[in-house]
Amino acid sequence: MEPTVKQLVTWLISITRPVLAPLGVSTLCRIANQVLGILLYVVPVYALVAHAVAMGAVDSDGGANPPSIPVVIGFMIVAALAKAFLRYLEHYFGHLVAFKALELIRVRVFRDIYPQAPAIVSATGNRAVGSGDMLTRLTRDISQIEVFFAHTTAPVISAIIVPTCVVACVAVIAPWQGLIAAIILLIVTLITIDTSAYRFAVRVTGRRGALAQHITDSVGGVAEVIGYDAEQRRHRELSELEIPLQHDYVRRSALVGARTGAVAAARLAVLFMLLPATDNLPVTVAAMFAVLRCWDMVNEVADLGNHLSQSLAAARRVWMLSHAGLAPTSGSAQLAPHGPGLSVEWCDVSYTYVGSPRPVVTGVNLAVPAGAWVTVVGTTGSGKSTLAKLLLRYWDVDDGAVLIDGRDHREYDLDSLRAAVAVVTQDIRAMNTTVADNLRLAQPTATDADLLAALWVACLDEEVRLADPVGEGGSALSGGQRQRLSLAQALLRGGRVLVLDEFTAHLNPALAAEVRRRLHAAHPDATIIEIAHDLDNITDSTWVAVMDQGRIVEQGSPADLLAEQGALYHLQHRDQEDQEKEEVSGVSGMH
Ligand SMILES: Nc1ncnc2c1ncn2[C@@H]1O[C@H](COP(=O)(O)OP(=O)(O)OP(=O)(O)O)[C@@H](O)[C@H]1O
Repeated sequence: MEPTVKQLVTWLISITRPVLAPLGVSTLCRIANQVLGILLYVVPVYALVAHAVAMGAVDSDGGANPPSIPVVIGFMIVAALAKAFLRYLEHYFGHLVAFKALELIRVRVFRDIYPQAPAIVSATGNRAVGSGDMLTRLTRDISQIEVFFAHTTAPVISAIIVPTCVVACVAVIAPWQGLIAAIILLIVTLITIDTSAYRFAVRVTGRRGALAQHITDSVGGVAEVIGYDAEQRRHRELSELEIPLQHDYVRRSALVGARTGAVAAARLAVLFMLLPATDNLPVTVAAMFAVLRCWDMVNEVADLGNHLSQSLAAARRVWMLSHAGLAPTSGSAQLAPHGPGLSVEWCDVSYTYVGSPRPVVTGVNLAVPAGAWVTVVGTTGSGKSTLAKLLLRYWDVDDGAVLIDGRDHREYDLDSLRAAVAVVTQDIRAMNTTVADNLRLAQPTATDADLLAALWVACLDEEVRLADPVGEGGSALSGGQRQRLSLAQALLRGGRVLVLDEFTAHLNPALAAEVRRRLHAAHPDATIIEIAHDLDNITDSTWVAVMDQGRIVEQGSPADLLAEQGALYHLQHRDQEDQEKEEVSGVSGMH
């Protein structure tokens, strides 16, 4: 969904309501500062010209009563000091507003996106936001919103109020000059209004997001890029993303240059028009200077317009993140995180990923009794992991329902649901800190003894120590160790239901069997839902479901299914044949 500019401004103001008062103070200080700035020009100019008239140096019908020079100098000293103080106050409050506004926006956006995780980084279609692009939105784009508060609101308001007041004053003293001044400012305003700036900023921020995404992918996949000798190709792709950005900027600079030239030309032309407007020279010259100062203000706002457009374009990207609408609504029923295993049941569940041409899960019925160990097997891409993600409400089912303890899981408070159901996924990414810190991510209050007990179940207690660093993404651990660290985390979480997605994929058969044995022994009551490719340990399960193309094609006890020689039997045979082939070709290095 695309927000309008009005929606964006309303959204930003609604988040930053607490800073509106200091923003008002900053704006008032700016207005007063600018009025003093104009008087600092106008008063001495008027005094000088009036003295020149009084001395007969120039001819004028009016203004022969010059103000005293010491009074003018005294006024300038006081006005300059007051102006400096007001400028200080304007900046003080402006920065206070900017940084407080940034804090408020960051907190709000993170509050909006946390519930949408992990769907938000794996969404498809027009809601897709890659992690690199997301990073740019959460850092660079949010920082750019600061411009809206710190450098836009006060200048724009003062650029409307101050010139209007000046024109009104000039019109009271000399109606002709007032009229001409109003026309001048109107012309300058019309020249400087630039409706294409926002569209330009939207395009450019989008292109920058794509660049950030490309760089993030290259850095994240650096091993693959180097391994497949793809550095040059990735560089070329980066240049291809950069070229349209350069063209955008060149075109934009040409437009801004032409506009600046037009404003300068208009300025000269209009000055000549203003000069003969009255026969009172001191008033004419003072009015010219006052209008010129206002002109600068309006012109300054044109530049701010560009910054404002960029700021709004950045706000648009952040808004879209906040409003992606991927957060499941939380229910109110509470699930205790600790206790005996819970029953789980997928009832007639169907699901299609946004943008997918067909359902990935269709009419799935699978009941897992409390405390059972059920294994879901099937060909790759048959929808096994999707079933687990639906259980955790990464996405909500399109049809049917998932029941936990006999109740639709959408009725449970989301946090309590995710505390009671722990998952060990295929893609494990450890934090770049110690083993202990990684484990405490799952259970902050766990004692060292709790951590060691969990490591024991995962057969990791003799391989790592709690204080060991795990490296970026867990790079200091082997694939199997990372997987077992994730298992230990899940166990610490409480996990009345444990979803183990390929959790022994990187382990040799003996180690995998030992992990299973300890898991059985340490958590005899937990409900375990295992997703597996490797069918060696299938007979450990109480129940097996076989999936194919999003459907459960067969389910029952492993012994019965193997005896029937149906889908499970054929999968197992194919698995054994594959293993034999691997052994013959000598590539079974992993096990
Ligand atoms: N975030 C996603 N967006 C779109 N399609 C997805 C997404 N995640 C998975 N899919 C698709 O859904 C289908 C089922 O994927 P899923 O991961 O559930 O299969 P799986 O049986 O667990 O596969 P494997 O055994 O290879 O892990 C696949 O075709 C996959 O491409």
